[in-house]
Amino acid sequence: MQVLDTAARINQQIAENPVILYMKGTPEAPECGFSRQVVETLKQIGQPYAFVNVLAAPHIREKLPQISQWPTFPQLFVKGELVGGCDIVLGLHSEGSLKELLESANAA
Ligand SMILES: N[C@@H](CCC(=O)N[C@@H](CS)C(=O)NCC(=O)O)C(=O)O
Repeated sequence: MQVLDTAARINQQIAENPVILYMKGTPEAPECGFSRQVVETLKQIGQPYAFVNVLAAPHIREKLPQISQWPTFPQLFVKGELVGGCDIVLGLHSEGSLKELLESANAA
């Protein structure tokens, strides 16, 4: 029952981490330009976050889009909710609301 196990694992990761990024590669070595841009944005903000490298977790890469209803990576979750991918994260940063969102998630 790999599918159920994977879904449960994802739900646990999202529930346990106030800020979690599903990405390709790692924050130190992103393996996709979209993931790289989100990592660089999060680095500018300086708030802690968890991450999952979906290239190293193929079951999560396959299952998460069905759970989140979001087809691509990166995917940023804050307080259990999908914020979005690269375009949305960069948009929130340029309008100035991402910092406060992450600060309040980590403070809660
Ligand atoms: N416009 C998207 C770009 C992300 C994107 O197109 N990601 C692709 C290439 S990295 C992807 O995840 N494809 C599905 C997959 O590789 O599993 C965003 O804002 O995040």
